[in-house]
Order: sequence, then C-alpha cells, then structure tokens
Amino acid sequence: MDAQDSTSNPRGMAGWFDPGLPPRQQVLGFIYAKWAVGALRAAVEVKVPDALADGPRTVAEIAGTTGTDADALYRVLRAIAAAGVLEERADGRFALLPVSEGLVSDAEGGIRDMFLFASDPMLWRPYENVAHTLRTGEAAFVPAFGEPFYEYTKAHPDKAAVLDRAMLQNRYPGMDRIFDEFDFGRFRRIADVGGGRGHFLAELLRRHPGTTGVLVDQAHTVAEAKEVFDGSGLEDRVSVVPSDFFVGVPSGCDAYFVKNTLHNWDNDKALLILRSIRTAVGDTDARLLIVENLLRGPGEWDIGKLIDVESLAVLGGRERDRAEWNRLAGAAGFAPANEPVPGDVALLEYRPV
Ligand SMILES: C[S@@+](CC[C@H](N)C(=O)[O-])C[C@H]1O[C@@H](n2cnc3c(N)ncnc32)[C@H](O)[C@@H]1O
Repeated sequence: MDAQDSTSNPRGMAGWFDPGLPPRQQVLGFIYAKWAVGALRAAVEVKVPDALADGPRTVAEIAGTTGTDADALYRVLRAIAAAGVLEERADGRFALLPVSEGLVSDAEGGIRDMFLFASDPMLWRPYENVAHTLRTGEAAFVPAFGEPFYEYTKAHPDKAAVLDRAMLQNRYPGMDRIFDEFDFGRFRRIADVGGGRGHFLAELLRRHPGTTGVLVDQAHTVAEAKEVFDGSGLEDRVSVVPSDFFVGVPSGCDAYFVKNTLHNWDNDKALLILRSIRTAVGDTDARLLIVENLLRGPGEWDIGKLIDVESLAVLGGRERDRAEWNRLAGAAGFAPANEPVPGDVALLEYRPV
C-alpha cells in the first residue's frame, strides 16, 4: 500500500515522516510541509504559475513578469522545485508540472483560489495557537482576529471575497461521485442552504433540466451570484434569497441541500440551522441532504479528522461521524433515509418525522 494514499493509508500521513532521520525524529518531516507551503504560497501570490503558463522561463524572465527580486525568487522557486511542484531544468529555466498547472489563474479545474484561501492568514494564524482552543474550547481565530470568523469576513469584504471565490473551487472527486450517483432529478425544487455564490446549485440545475433552485446565503455573498448565473441560461430556474439561516430559510422546496456548511458550526448552532430547515419543510415530505465529510471510526485514517481540527480552531465547528449526524438531525426532527459510506465526502439524506 502506498504510504501517502489519502484514502486508505492505515498509518495516516506516514508519507510525511522523514525516513532519513532516526525514528524518534522522523515526525520533523511534518515541518517540511510548512516550509513548502510558505514558499509555494508566495509564488502563487505573485503569480509565478501564470508567468509559466505559456512555457518554461528563466528566473530573470519570471522576475520581470512578476515584479520580484530575482535572487529571492530563484531561491523560492528552487525550493518549490525540490518539493516537486515545479520543474527546475538544467538550462536554468523553470516549468510547470501537472501538479502546478491548477495554480494558474482561472485554469480549467484549477484550485488557485482554494489554495490561497486555505493558506491565507485567516486559516493560518489560528494554527499558531491551537493550544488556546485546547485550553479554553474557544476557536483560536477569536483571539487572533478579535471576533468570530464569519463576523470578521462580513466586516472585511476583501476577505469575504477570498472565501467566496475559493468556494467556487470547493470541488473534489468525491463530490463528482455524489453528483453522478445521487438522484437529484427526483426533486422539483432544490434549495442550496449556505450555497455561496450558487456554483453547485448551477451544476445541479444544469444536470437536471426538470428542476428549479433556490440559493440561500448571506446578502453579501448572494449579491455575487450573478457572476455564476448571468448568461448561464439558468436565470429563469433560480431564485436568489438572501437569508440568515439561523433565523429562517424559504419554504416550498422538496429538497434542502446543505454542503460543507454545517461543519462550520458547533452542535448548538448547527441545530439552529437544521431547525430553520425543519420549519421550512413543515408537514411536507421534503428531504434534508447534508454533504460533508463522514468520519471513519477510531484509529482509522481519515483526512476529515485533520479538517476537524481546522473547523475547531478557525470556526469552533466540527466534523461528525454517522451517529453524531443522526443525533443532530434527529434533534431537529429528521430521520436517516440512506446509508452513506464513511471515509470521504458523503451525502446524508434525511426525511422529516
Ligand atoms: C464553507 S461555505 C460553503 C459554501 C458552499 N455550500 C460550498 O460547499 O461551496 C459556508 C457558507 O455559509 C454561509 N453562511 C455563513 N453564515 C451564514 C448565515 N448566518 N446565513 C446564511 N449563510 C451563511 C457563508 O456565506 C458560506 O457561503
């Protein structure tokens, strides 16, 4: 078995250990990731991948395009190449590799915005003080930025834009499997609660021409939904409804899709969101469709267990296993209606009771 297999490696991230060190020191290999991410983030910020999009370039050429110091740039690029993200050629030119092509701006299937969000100080600085969260239970984001994450992004439009743009790229192979396997076509009207700018709702509507959709998110986020829907041909099939999901969500839908959103919140807050949905469902048979990491059991490798610490330290949120989801949904008045497989992103269907 490949030690770096992200889905089934029984020893977690053993591929990050440095076998060149004595066993008691090998965990220092995790620190290499910090060095690599810091260098790569800088290169992505100044758009080195864009400068290489049309082919290999010398450091002088890249420094000219990106407006950077050639010596510092060379050292950063050399480090990134050593880490396997760029190619450093014998003739002194640097080139993109398949793993760096997705870091070019607007690359098809790319993840530049997601990479910049995930390595942004918003998500980075809480990691400087996860011990605060351990000692107090409070998200480390709060002492670092003076307020909770979503209040901070509401007050800082530039940071909200970093988040919202990243969510357009919040897409993994597990999600494609869900789109392919789950029959969304059986619904007439689907609400995407906390649906960001509507990227997923647009894809659902495109795949299922018989459905209509309701995009539900904060006013400043749905204000940008026109970027997704204008000119898409879907304009007549979508309603955009700015709402605070703690207060209420629109009724009249036969499915309420909530993706990568409930994990942002602790059980008390997540329950409020689910109760808003349950109120909207009323006495209909509308379904609750939760898409989140579904945690595997004790001792098993699961990337969701690492994401859980980010949810905890940044947002005070949590990833959950099946029993936790069922308890939460049950408290809001929903019963399980399918049997998703843990260990990846999963769609949990619930019916109202
Ligand atoms: C992590 S994002 C997920 C976005 C999208 N569902 C996805 O998977 O890409 C969480 C979303 O919850 C929204 N949100 C946060 N607080 C909210 C509130 N009080 N009412 C409605 N939406 C809210 C955010 O604006 C954001 O779009």
